[in-house]
Amino acid sequence: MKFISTRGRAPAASFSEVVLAGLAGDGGLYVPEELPKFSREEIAAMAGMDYVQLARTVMRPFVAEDLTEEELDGLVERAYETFNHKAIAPLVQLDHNLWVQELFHGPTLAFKDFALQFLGQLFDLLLKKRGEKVVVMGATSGDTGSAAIEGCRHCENIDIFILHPHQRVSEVQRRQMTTILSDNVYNIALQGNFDDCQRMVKASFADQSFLPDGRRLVAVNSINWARIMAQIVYYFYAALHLGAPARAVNFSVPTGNFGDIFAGYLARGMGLPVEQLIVATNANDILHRCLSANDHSRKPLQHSLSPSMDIMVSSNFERLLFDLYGRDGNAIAELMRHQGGEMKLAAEVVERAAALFSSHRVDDAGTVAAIRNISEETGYLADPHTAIGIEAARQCRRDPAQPMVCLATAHPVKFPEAVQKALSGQELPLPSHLADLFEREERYEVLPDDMMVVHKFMAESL
Ligand SMILES: Cc1ncc(COP(=O)(O)O)c(C=O)c1O
Ligand SMILES: N[C@@H](CCOP(=O)(O)O)C(=O)O
Repeated sequence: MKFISTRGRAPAASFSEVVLAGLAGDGGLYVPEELPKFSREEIAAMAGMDYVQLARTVMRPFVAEDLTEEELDGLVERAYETFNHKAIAPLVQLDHNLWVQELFHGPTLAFKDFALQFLGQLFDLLLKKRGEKVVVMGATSGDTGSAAIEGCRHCENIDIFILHPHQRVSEVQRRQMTTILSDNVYNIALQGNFDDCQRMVKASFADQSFLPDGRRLVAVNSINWARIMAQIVYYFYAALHLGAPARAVNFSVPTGNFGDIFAGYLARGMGLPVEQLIVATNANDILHRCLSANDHSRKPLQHSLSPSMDIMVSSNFERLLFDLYGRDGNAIAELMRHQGGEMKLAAEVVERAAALFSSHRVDDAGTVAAIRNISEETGYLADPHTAIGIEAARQCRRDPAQPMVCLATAHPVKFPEAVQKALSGQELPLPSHLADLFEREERYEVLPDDMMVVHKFMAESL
């Protein structure tokens, strides 16, 4: 299988090349030249599989030319053995045909573990085979950072630098990153917001001359194809448990960088019967405005009670647009020139998107109300991101006769501020492996939003 760039001007690349690159050379994102498809019978045959078996089956077509069956099996087993729920991605029923899929049972308590514990293993394997040492550089609004650090901290061939927006992640999120004192882990608190962090990471991929000889940058954000690939699996897992392929199953997804929901879109493309995907946003609602009113104007980023979704420039939306524009790389390259300003989509593209995607915005007051209402009505404690997804599902699900799965993207313990606002007095004990998190020593560097300064810090640290 070959992977091509959404901007059409970079050479096609193999799975391994794509994993160890970041952006394509033309600034685009890699996507498979052709998406593998499972027949209805093949999907029906997956019904009894546990999560690990399913992960091997769903991911194999993407990696078959680069990894042996044994290699993939080993990666998947090791990636998910650190999860603390036997089902890995369990479903909880809230109401008639309304479900939550808990994606926070990995070591860092957010859905990012699904892809990043796998990616850490994959990097280790590919880099050992090549005898290569790389520099991982990533941007985080709070959750990718700790999951990536956890996935890479033991990799001898990796130094990892994570940029988070200074004072804009929760204290638990920050400490999960900054208390890992391994020699190959570097945390940078950037004096800016998440978009600034992400912009700097992308720009660094374009000019890597600041790195010592022989080293290159590798991405852990969802611009890396392997991140998206690993996230497709839990859509299959949920849908198979709720009657697919005989029955359509729909999803509501708290959305920021559009990676998670894009994985759901791909699961559908691979044959899963999905009729509605709900994009749930906080007050940073550019995706909601774009999908509902073709308004993609940039507004100042707001710091919200769901900080992991405080994102305005949503990387993976480009991958969707590539499909919606008939996989015309030139059209996407032209469109992306306007991403920072007034990007207008063709009316028929917005219409085509609306056939599958709905969207809904929930501000901070709505988030607090949603956490409270969900708790009072169902007894379920949702983190602020998950609550936004559940509220969006309640507001815009199209067919109540079909199961709706709301992705629970993080554990509530990561966001005590929002939970306490909704349910004062609610106990939020940290799980045992993080019980002493607030006593652990922290190490991080506060740096200005200045690429030269960040590059100098990185070069001197290596
Ligand atoms: C807890 C949580 N929920 C939702 C999201 C949004 O996911 P995506 O960026 O894949 O749209 C993120 C971060 O990305 C997150 O950390
Ligand atoms: N919410 C994310 C933002 C980065 O998204 P990614 O999926 O592209 O890594 C985070 O928690 O860091």
